[in-house]
Amino acid sequence: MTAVLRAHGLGKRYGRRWALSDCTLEVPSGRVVGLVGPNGAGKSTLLNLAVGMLAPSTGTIEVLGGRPADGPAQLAKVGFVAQDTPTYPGLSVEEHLQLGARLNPAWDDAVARARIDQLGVDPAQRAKNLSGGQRAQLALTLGIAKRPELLILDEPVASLDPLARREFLQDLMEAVAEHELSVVLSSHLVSDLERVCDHLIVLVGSRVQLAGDLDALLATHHRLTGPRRDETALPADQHVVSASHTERQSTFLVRTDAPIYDPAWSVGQPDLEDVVLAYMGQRTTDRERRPVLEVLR
Ligand SMILES: Nc1ncnc2c1ncn2[C@@H]1O[C@H](COP(=O)(O)OP(=O)(O)OP(=O)(O)O)[C@@H](O)[C@H]1O
Repeated sequence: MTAVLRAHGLGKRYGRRWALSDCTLEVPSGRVVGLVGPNGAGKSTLLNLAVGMLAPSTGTIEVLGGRPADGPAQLAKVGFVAQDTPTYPGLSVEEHLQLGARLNPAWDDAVARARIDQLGVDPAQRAKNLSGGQRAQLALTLGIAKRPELLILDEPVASLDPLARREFLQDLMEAVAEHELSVVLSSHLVSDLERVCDHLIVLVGSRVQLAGDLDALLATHHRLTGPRRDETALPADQHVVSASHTERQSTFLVRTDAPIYDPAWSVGQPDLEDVVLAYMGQRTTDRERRPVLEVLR
């Protein structure tokens, strides 16, 4: 797999507290990759390490074959829209574009101006007077017009209403199609990720619990419902992700590449949110013992 991002044993510590520890993962190139996980999983820390805003305390991270923020060429290859979609409050939209042109060697002014025009934002307006959605769109515009090879977005739609979110993601998809970008996008909104991503990474407590292409993830996870039984009675090739029982009935979410023939089961197709929540809900004390699941087809 060609990777745009490779981390090995990566950790970031603040005093005695680890924000990210022993994180090992690969993010495939040419994809829109969704990064999802519970609060405090280390997603923002990982993304900030990837763009060189933070330096690792332990381990290594490689982005597009280089060290994050290691010189102008590396900086030019990676675009970043941080969690709070940062803009300069006192600067106008026009001044943001001029700054973008000055700071980025591959700046595409035509793309930037066309986007601002299309959004109907007045270039003379100061960023502090834009709505949250407009500010997010301005930050995305700066990220796209930089013409990076990899665009990293940390929860860019968190503060947007559903319509603004949809427009933002639509615009992102258009940029991906036009500019052959690789994208890493973190979000808590699995339905949004499902709409725009083709690969998903579930990070829980710094560990990759699940990684794979969306269609493969969906094709290999099944919900089994039937008479109560213990999970040890399931075939070895059925990895139990979650289990719940009533007095008479058991429900399992399992991952398997093999067909399920047992006539006692009623087999259902979980949606992506069910799958993600099941992995996020796994007890962290189990973490060390479970294998990382990599689903690639
Ligand atoms: N500057 C900091 N100083 C101390 N601890 C920090 C700092 N930044 C993050 N942390 C801690 O590191 C852990 C991971 O934080 P991080 O922001 O990376 O998680 P996240 O997965 O992005 O969470 P969320 O989904 O809530 O945004 C958290 O426990 C957080 O409290």
